[in-house]
Amino acid sequence: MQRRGLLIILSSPSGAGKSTLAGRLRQWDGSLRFSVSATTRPARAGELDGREYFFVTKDAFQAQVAAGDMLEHALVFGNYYGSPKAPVQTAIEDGRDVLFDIDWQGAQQISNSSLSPHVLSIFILPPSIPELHRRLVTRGQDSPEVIEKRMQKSWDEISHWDGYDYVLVNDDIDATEQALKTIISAERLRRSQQPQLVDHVRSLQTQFGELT
Ligand SMILES: Nc1ncnc2c1ncn2[C@@H]1O[C@H](COP(=O)(O)OP(=O)(O)OP(=O)(O)O)[C@@H](O)[C@H]1O
Ligand SMILES: Nc1nc2c(ncn2[C@@H]2O[C@H](COP(=O)(O)O)[C@@H](O)[C@H]2O)c(=O)[nH]1
Repeated sequence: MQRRGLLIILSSPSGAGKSTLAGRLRQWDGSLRFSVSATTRPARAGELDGREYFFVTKDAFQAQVAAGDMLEHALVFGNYYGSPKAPVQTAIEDGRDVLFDIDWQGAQQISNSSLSPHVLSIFILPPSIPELHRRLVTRGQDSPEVIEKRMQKSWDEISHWDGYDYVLVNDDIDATEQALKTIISAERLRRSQQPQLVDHVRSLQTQFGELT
């Protein structure tokens, strides 16, 4: 039986390294589908519509939510973000794994939905708060005001760390990448074995009954 796709959710405070790690995972496994979110935030330099995000107006975003086209959505740092439903459903049915880079609100909505059996959620912690700030500044993508807002909200995000299946501290990026690959590989194996294991244990039970 073909394994149904996994929904691999990465969350962290802004700047801890989710997008960098998601990029590395996509290089590692080309079959991994990335859930391209819709957002009302303006595009940063170098971001392409349909690649990093679908950049939409607030009206267009709200229309998509009203039509039931979003798997989850949330207001994050004053902008709306949401994961379009259709590509995720197609991927699951095709047995493909989907990678999400979303905040705790979105992770919670998907984990509380009918898709929860497919969820593999991973929270990425920064090594320290000064290092988180340093990373946001070094990224060079956001104004000091935006960085300040994201730092102010960082504890709000971190405080949800224990609702996740796995938690990693992203100190050394190569070590974190390796840990993510190990987790994903193990979870794929565990979930692909599940149906056969149930049959196997039933068969052992029958054999045991015949013995006694
Ligand atoms: N382990 C690490 N050590 C040092 N720098 C890192 C590490 N991981 C990521 N970075 C750097 O930190 C910055 C922020 O990383 P990234 O953009 O991946 O964060 P993010 O969690 O996706 O943030 P956001 O939620 O705002 O999208 C980038 O410049 C990235 O290169
Ligand atoms: N709930 C959702 N959160 C999302 C989604 N897409 C991104 N995000 C989170 O927003 C912040 C900021 O992202 P940035 O690209 O502006 O730096 C970050 O924590 C993302 O994980 C989404 O579809 N739903």
